[in-house]
Amino acid sequence: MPDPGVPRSVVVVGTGVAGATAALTLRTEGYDGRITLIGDEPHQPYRRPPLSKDVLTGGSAPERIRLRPPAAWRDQDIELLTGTSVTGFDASHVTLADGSRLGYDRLLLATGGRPRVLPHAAGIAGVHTLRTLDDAQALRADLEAAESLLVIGAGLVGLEVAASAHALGREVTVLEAADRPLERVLPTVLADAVTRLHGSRGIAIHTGVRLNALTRKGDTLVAEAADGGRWSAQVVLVAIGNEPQTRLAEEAGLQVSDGIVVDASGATSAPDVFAAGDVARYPDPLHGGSHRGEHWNHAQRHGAAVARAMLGHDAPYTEVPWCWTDQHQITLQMIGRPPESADLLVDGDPDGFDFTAVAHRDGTPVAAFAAGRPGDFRRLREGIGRLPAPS
Ligand SMILES: Cc1cc2nc3c(=O)[nH]c(=O)nc-3n(C[C@H](O)[C@H](O)[C@H](O)COP(=O)(O)OP(=O)(O)OC[C@H]3O[C@@H](n4cnc5c(N)ncnc54)[C@H](O)[C@@H]3O)c2cc1C
Repeated sequence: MPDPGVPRSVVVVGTGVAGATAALTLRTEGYDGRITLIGDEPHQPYRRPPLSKDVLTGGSAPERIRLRPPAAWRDQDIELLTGTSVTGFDASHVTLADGSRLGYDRLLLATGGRPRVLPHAAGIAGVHTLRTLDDAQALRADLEAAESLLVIGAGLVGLEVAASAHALGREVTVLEAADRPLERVLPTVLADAVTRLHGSRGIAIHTGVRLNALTRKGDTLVAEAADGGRWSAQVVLVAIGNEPQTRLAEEAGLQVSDGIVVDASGATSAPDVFAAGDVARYPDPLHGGSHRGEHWNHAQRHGAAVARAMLGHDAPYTEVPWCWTDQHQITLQMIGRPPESADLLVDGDPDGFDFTAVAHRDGTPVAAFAAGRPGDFRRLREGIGRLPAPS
């Protein structure tokens, strides 16, 4: 008699790191039922972080960024359906784009995010966003034929692409609507150091820019700001953040609020339906409230934790997300989110990218940053990750 608590069939939607890690974790946890891993991209599961770095600069061939060799999915008896869109689901089945239906006992939505677009820039040749391998290859092809790049948005992806295009010898300009780059990610003193790093390579980052038009004039794309500022380039990258892919969840009536709302086990508001990775809004173990992570390490670990919960393990997700960024041969690591008014203790030289910095709230460390000191960062990470959950 099968254990009613153990599923016989798990469907995972999304072949990103959250979905793929969840599928693999089900097997390492001993689950021997059916696993179907479904993704709409035509590729085997791959790593996204190199897309703005090595893939653009040409150092990483697409095969080299695969998450696992193709045989791994067969060896683990995971049915991998690539190039396949899930168009909907009910309490027991998902529907695929060709109209076929697939039954499930447990469903994981790991549908990630997609880049926000500038409404007035949609469909203009030479204007790119970057999320997928196909996006990266299209951007690289345009950059090969161009001399200049305009990046709209000075977040992590925008600045990484700026650095990569500079490494390719392109002239790069960055426009940012906020008062400083990486506003949601870094305290001012560190964001200023990043601005100077780009400036030292000849990349100007213009802040406080409110764009109101982006047009193509012959070979040139022209961006115009509300105050009359004008910038032109042959290629434009729009990197103004992501929105979670929640359509499936919304249509099925799940609770959604800038992400699919889940509990500490990744369970959604619908029975037997879970969500993980960039698409999930989960209880924040460090700051309280809820949070939607958009980082590699979080998506991977969340996928693994939710897979264990799907098998009935009592395994709440309590990790504090951390991430890194590579720009101009410098790796900057960060954990936690800097509060609005943080006391920041800096040890070392931010401009030399040899430092650690710890942000405190009421005397308690809540975020840490480091460059050139991976060992120190590891220790800081462990300290911040061990904080008790807020009451
Ligand atoms: C260019 C770039 C660089 C990055 N660099 C870093 C970095 O340096 N450090 C870092 O920490 N993080 C980085 N990140 C972030 C990190 O890669 C993401 O947080 C992580 O990949 C999210 O994984 P995920 O599995 O949750 O979602 P995703 O990777 O978005 O995967 C979701 C998948 O689901 C598919 N899907 C959606 N809807 C459907 C459907 N209906 N049917 C079938 N399939 C569907 C999507 O097409 C996609 O393939 C980077 C991201 C990008 C885009």
